[in-house]
Amino acid sequence: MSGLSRGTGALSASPPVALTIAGSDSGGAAGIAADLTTFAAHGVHGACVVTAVTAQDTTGVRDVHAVPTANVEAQLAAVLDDLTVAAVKTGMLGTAQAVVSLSEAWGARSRSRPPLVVDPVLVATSGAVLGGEEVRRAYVEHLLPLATVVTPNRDEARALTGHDGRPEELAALLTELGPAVVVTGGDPEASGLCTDWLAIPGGDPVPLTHPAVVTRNDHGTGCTYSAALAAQLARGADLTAAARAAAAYTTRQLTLSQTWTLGRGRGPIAHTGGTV
Ligand SMILES: Nc1ncnc2c1ncn2[C@@H]1O[C@H](COP(=O)(O)OP(=O)(O)O)[C@@H](O)[C@H]1O
Ligand SMILES: Cc1ncc(COP(=O)(O)O)c(N)n1
Repeated sequence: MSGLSRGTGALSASPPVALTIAGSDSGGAAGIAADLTTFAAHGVHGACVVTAVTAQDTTGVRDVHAVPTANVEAQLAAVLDDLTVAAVKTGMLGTAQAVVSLSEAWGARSRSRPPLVVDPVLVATSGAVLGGEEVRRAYVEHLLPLATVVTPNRDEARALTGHDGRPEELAALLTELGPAVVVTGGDPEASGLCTDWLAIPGGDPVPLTHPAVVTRNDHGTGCTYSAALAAQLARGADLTAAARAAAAYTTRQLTLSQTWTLGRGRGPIAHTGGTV
């Protein structure tokens, strides 16, 4: 009997590993909770480095505790020393010091670096500021040049570029820092569609369009999208396929939670409901 269970385990292939470096959301909508459930739905083992602990629910953010940088560095070293990580995503980093320290650790890695997805979290769905001007500047100067792909929403793309252009223009501008870019389109258009703009350095921005889901349950949407993108890259997808699949996953999860009521504010995107 025990031989059967041992035998079954030994035969199954190990899953790819993705790492999230992000904050926790006590309400379970955004941050680490969104990332780990999304990785699991993609059959990817999730490791996590916690950068900040937020007291947060569907109505807002009450308190933020930044994890000391030395501890964040120790968490990162523990994961990278032991696990073979196939993709990394960053979410809320919270302080400029955390952004710089992570950039230095990443830049100093001599072994081959897996794809790095940077979701430059600056403002929560509730409007709370999760990264101020110093954090914004640290992203631009230190982390974005090291990223494989950066996934700002439209407000974040405006903040990072200092421009107020069309999303495709902002996406193209951000590629000048080095990474590929997806400017996400969470504000449904009058046509009933959402458009994400994918720009790969040296190429023209490409619109990735999908039907909009009408819902108030969208807390954690950007985290879910960037985690799905990292999971797809960990599974070996190319960037364009990964961006399309991540949007399809996010849209499905928005649809699943569409009629729910969880909490009194902007409810969570669904983190249940099956696998990819
Ligand atoms: N109401 C919606 N309907 C369909 N897709 C959406 C909706 N809101 C967001 N998305 C998709 O979710 C992903 C994350 O986008 P966005 O909401 O802009 O991120 P953020 O939460 O960082 O603002 C994108 O692929 C975007 O197109
Ligand atoms: C810990 C943490 N990380 C990220 C977000 C952004 O997510 P959203 O834009 O959906 O509020 C958040 N609210 N909290």
